[in-house]
Amino acid sequence: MSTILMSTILDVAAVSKSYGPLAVLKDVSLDVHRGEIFAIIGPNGAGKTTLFKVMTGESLCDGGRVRFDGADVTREPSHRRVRRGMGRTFQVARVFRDFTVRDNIVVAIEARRRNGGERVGPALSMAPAAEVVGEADELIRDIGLDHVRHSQASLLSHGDKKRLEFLIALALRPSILMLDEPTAGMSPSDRIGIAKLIQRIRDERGITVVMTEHDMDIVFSLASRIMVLNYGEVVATGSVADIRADQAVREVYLGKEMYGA
Ligand SMILES: Nc1ncnc2c1ncn2[C@@H]1O[C@H](COP(=O)(O)OP(=O)(O)OP(=O)(O)O)[C@@H](O)[C@H]1O
Repeated sequence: MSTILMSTILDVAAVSKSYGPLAVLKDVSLDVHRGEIFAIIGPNGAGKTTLFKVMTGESLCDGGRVRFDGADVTREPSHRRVRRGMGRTFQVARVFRDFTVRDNIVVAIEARRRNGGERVGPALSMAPAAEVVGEADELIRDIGLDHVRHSQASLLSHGDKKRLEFLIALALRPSILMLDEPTAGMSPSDRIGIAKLIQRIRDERGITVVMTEHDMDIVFSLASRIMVLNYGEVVATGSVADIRADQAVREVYLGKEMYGA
């Protein structure tokens, strides 16, 4: 019997996962509300990336269940979840390196339209439809990549590559965006730029965001709610204020730089 509330878009129930003898996720449950920015934090090795992969379908869990947008997707591979509206970026940006920014977006839009059953022309190597190019250029402008529209992806700065990856994900028109350490390896100014972009994506497009992140300034400034993992277990879930005040969370981060101490 489902107890999912109207507002829940992603629901993880009692998930467990082991690598050999190592139990990496133990009875992990969470529910993500539509339109929120939900952050998953925890020390190195806590299981954040593993949980992330279980949610996106890159890994399957040993026990428990994952529901997305009302459907049980526990055993579904990631490409099926993408079709259901689960967009994602990767810690290491995945783009077509030899393509221009615009061509990367065109390919993504065409893929979405093909998956949606639309007729979009015979092949990617043929000239794309004007409306596809128009949509690509609008997205590029909106995300602030106009200055590199015709640049080859491999030549972009790290921050712009990340923006391009966001664009590719957005071209698929997701209802949720899964971001695993979106600011990893970035300069402080690029981090702020990406944080602003995430905020805009949520505010202006209404896209739900789930993210793992080590930068606590970013987490505390963006998250609607935060879940703390430690040794594969949920320590606490709550608002920024709840998490900052939580004694068990403080103990997890004792001696570490969660509070900028
Ligand atoms: N494919 C794998 N095979 C074996 N062990 C793994 C595998 N992937 C992860 N682990 C182990 O599972 C544990 C959790 O790893 P995970 O990457 O999920 O943690 P994390 O919280 O994302 O860490 P970090 O913050 O360092 O990225 C770690 O002990 C890790 O060594």
